[in-house]
Amino acid sequence: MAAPPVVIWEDEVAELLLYRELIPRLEEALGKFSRRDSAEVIQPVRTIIPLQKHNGFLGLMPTYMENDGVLSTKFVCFYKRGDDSNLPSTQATVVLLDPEYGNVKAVMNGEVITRMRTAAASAISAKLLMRPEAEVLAILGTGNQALSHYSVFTEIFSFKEVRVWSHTREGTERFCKCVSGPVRACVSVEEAVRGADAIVTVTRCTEPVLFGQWVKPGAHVAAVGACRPDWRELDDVLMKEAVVYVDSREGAMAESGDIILSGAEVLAEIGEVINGTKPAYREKTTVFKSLGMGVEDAVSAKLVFDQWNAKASKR
Ligand SMILES: NC(=O)c1ccc[n+]([C@@H]2O[C@H](COP(=O)([O-])OP(=O)(O)OC[C@H]3O[C@@H](n4cnc5c(N)ncnc54)[C@H](O)[C@@H]3O)[C@@H](O)[C@H]2O)c1
Ligand SMILES: O=C(O)[C@@H]1CCCCN1
Repeated sequence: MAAPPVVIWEDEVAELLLYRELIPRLEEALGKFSRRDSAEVIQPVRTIIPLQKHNGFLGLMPTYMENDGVLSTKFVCFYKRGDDSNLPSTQATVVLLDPEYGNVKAVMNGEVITRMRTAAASAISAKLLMRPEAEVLAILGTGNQALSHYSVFTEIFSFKEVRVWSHTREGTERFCKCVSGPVRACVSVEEAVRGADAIVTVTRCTEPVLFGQWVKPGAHVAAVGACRPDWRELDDVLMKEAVVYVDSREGAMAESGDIILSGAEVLAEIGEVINGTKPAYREKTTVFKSLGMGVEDAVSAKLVFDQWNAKASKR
């Protein structure tokens, strides 16, 4: 009989998951996803169930990576919160299964995984698409994703200046107190993004907050919020002027308001750039529209589980 599942909760996931191990595994997984070889990855566009009464959605994100022996699904609830709500925008759990027997091997907190794998995917897009001489990073939004993006972007790049903006002054002040490195609080989006080489949008906005007229030509934008077909973070000018990259074409055409409503053309998946089958236009203005993929959660959960087992065998 199979052993009962292990439960790995927030603090332990945070201790076991490190960007330096996660990033190369994510790069490999994004490349495999974009090859569309079902022996490597089966990952349908997530199923979404509206939670109308609570102004939210449940996303089911199953993934099977046959050659890696990874079978998982993430359950993620996300909400359209009011501007002043302190409730979290997302809550997630990842279940890891044994693909041969079908039993559950582990149930994990999915919050840390979601924060870290999303920030790591944005960092991978910046590694590929941002100009190497980039000096200024701007972060729009000051929530959980803003913090994880600050951590990984300052860990792997050497920005001379990091700017942050939130729609409330309290949010910006809280963020500035939370981070351990340099950061400049900005009072407007324009002040934060003018002249920035890299811009991360991690807001709960459902209307455009970043306008193309403020974006420096050649800048790289990692657009992470606005994950419904009628939600926006970026305006039409930026979407049409930029070269647009996505994590999944199918996901983007089903879920991204910025792409669907602007009519912008998608040049490539980030995995295609990793595979060398599509170009990286570093010198042009680029947008990486991230929606989040089950394959990112699957490799993260495998990494956490392997580390958990290695630690358990030493006890
Ligand atoms: N692409 C992905 O893979 C992925 C993964 C997780 C979360 N997300 C999305 O990223 C966004 C941020 O997630 P989070 O977990 O950091 O949320 P959060 O609730 O922790 O933070 C959201 C932030 O948005 C900002 N904000 C809220 N209302 C705003 C408004 N009206 N105008 C401007 N800014 C506003 C605030 O700074 C707030 O701190 C959400 O939209 C979430 O759905 C995307
Ligand atoms: O891939 C994810 O985990 C997120 C959750 C919130 C909405 C968008 N996608």
